[in-house]
Amino acid sequence: MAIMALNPLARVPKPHLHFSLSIPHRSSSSSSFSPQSILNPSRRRRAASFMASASLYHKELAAAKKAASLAARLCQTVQKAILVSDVQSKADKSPVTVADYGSQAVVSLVLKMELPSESFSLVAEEDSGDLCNDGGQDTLKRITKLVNDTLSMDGTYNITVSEEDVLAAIDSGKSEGGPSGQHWVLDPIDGTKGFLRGDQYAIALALLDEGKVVLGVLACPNLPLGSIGNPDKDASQNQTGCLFSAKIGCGTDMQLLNGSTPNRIHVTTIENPADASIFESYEAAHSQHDLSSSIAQKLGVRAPPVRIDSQAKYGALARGDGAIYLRFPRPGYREKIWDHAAGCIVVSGGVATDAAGNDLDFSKGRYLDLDTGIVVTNKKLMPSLLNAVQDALKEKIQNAALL
Ligand SMILES: Nc1ncnc2c1ncn2[C@@H]1O[C@H](COP(=O)(O)O)[C@@H](O)[C@H]1OP(=O)(O)O
Ligand SMILES: [Mg+2]
Ligand SMILES: [Mg+2]
Ligand SMILES: [Mg+2]
Repeated sequence: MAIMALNPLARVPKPHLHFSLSIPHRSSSSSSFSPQSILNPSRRRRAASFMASASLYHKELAAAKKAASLAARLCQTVQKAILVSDVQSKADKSPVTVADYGSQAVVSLVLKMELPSESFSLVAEEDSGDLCNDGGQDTLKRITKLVNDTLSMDGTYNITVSEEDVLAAIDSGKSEGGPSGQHWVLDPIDGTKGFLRGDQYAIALALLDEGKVVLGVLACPNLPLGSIGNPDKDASQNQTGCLFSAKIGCGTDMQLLNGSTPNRIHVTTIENPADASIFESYEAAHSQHDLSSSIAQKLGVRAPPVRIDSQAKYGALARGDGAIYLRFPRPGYREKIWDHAAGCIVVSGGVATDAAGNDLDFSKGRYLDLDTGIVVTNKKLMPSLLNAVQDALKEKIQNAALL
């Protein structure tokens, strides 16, 4: 049991409630003694709500951690020795690899096996279309082997999946999501370009309940345990592979992907924007870096921006490596829910909004409808950040009109 609690790949444990109340001394002669009977109504309500939130989504979070950790193993196997034939281009010209497909299949299969009694809806990035075309057969064989090797590595699943099973597992991610019921939201590899470069990427998995993100997990196989924004030279820099997990109202934990005790993490508490450091996309095509520079200048930020791929930025922000995440895609780009759902809940002590300060709305289906961009920071810095964002956007429009 002790090992199971430390290892995200262990069998999903039953909920444990660590619940203690100070109970006044009662004479042992009392025959009707019970803690509930001596609590006043408001303490009883608080106790009940504590117990409810501790157990709510407990088994779903454990299943999500296990699914994302196993998918991360598959991705690491592929990244170590990637073949030219492992990479393809999608219709929108973005890359997709056997690891994206394999990760999606593993997460879908593991969630179904770990939560057999729950109805299953998954909103995920990939589909099997290109694998079913001419020439897709060899790729599908390779993915199926990767999936079977990964499931058998775990040691708790006694199954072998067929190519058809893999196609079905990938295509179970076609749900439209929406405002009612529960939906899993998955980016099997967020930051595929980072993955191909050997840099940062994340397996990002979240659960929506009635349109709200209620839990999220980010597996970041290449993220160092120590701070990425301000690396010091301690041994934690040599350890890589972080698993972030968060449940609504319960804060965020981080542990090593290969198993360690989860530690509670917190966003930075800095209040002076000049002390902030800014995270943004590594890929210039994914976010307008000129806007970030202009915002940084208005805030008086001294440090140069830190460019990182994927939702690893949200994880790094959640533990205070940096203070601000700025994301301004080119006009016309539509943000997808799987690119932000897990990240937003993982950065639980902070706030994520669009450029106008509106909360992100995950209840509208596969896309996020939002104003211009996404900004994330702590609660103290958000008002000055939003002012700087509005000024920078206005200035950019005025400058464009002058040209
Ligand atoms: N043209 C684009 N503009 C903005 N984001 C994009 C674009 N193309 C892909 N993405 C997605 O942006 C995210 C990477 O963000 P970042 O640039 O912050 O690393 C990924 O989710 C990536 O998808 P994918 O999941 O396929 O890698
Ligand atoms: Mg992609
Ligand atoms: Mg993505
Ligand atoms: Mg992806």
